[in-house]
Amino acid sequence: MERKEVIKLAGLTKSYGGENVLDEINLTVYEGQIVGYIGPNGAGKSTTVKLMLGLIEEYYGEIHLFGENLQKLDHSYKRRIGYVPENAEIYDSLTAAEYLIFIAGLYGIEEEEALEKAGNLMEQFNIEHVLHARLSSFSKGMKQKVLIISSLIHNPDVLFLDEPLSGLDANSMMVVKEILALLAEQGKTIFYSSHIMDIVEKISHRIVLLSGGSIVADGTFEELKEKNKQGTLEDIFNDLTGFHQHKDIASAFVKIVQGETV
Ligand SMILES: Nc1ncnc2c1ncn2[C@@H]1O[C@H](COP(=O)(O)OP(=O)(O)OP(=O)(O)O)[C@@H](O)[C@H]1O
Repeated sequence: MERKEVIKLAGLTKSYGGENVLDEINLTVYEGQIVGYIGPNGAGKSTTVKLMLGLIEEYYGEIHLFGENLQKLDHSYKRRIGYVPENAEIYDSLTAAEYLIFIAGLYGIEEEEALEKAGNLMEQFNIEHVLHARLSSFSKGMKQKVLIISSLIHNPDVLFLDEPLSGLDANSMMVVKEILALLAEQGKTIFYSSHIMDIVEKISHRIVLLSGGSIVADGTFEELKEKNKQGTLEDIFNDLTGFHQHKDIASAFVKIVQGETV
């Protein structure tokens, strides 16, 4: 069976002030794939996602979503996309219900339907009692649950997740991981960016490692292990990004804390 291409990046290059943050990225993601998109701080992960979402403009190369060049797509493609940003602009003065109705409205869902769906989804996360409470009173994990709901309320075909489990307790993490696996089984495509290596290792069908604006590894966890002769994804990450100084850095840091010179 032919796999459907959902995301295709061809020679994607983005620069800021003459510096290439992304340098000729080529990547094709297929329907039903969970792609773990990892890399060191500043590697360009969020930039890639924001370019695909049309939140950043001006780039070289091509971005294709659902088989169409992003440049030629009208805004309706956004209805097929869900997004959990790393730093969410959650409107603290709104209640969860108001916020979710607002987001659902952007995707063309009527208020009544949005409220019912929001309440039902919040119930599954055990936060239905705060449906009408202001987001400013929510804990970090509760806000994160609202964000996850807001990314899925319109049943999108592609999900872009940036540290989606941030602040969630172990039980809630297990629920969300299971939700992602079920969505992928139904053919949804998930682009999952995170620094929590053991979770990326477990949930991803495919892992893409970005370093210095280029893809330095792309494959299943088993394939990456085979090629790099390393144990965990964290080991592979450290190896491929050329990072071996953690002990020296930690030791210098502690010495400075204790008033010593290094
Ligand atoms: N508006 C901007 N102007 C200049 N440089 C920028 C801008 N936005 C991002 N950058 C730079 O682009 C690089 C990539 O940033 P990006 O946020 O994509 O990294 P990331 O891989 O998501 O990092 P993290 O893991 O820390 O979230 C960084 O060096 C950052 O400083």
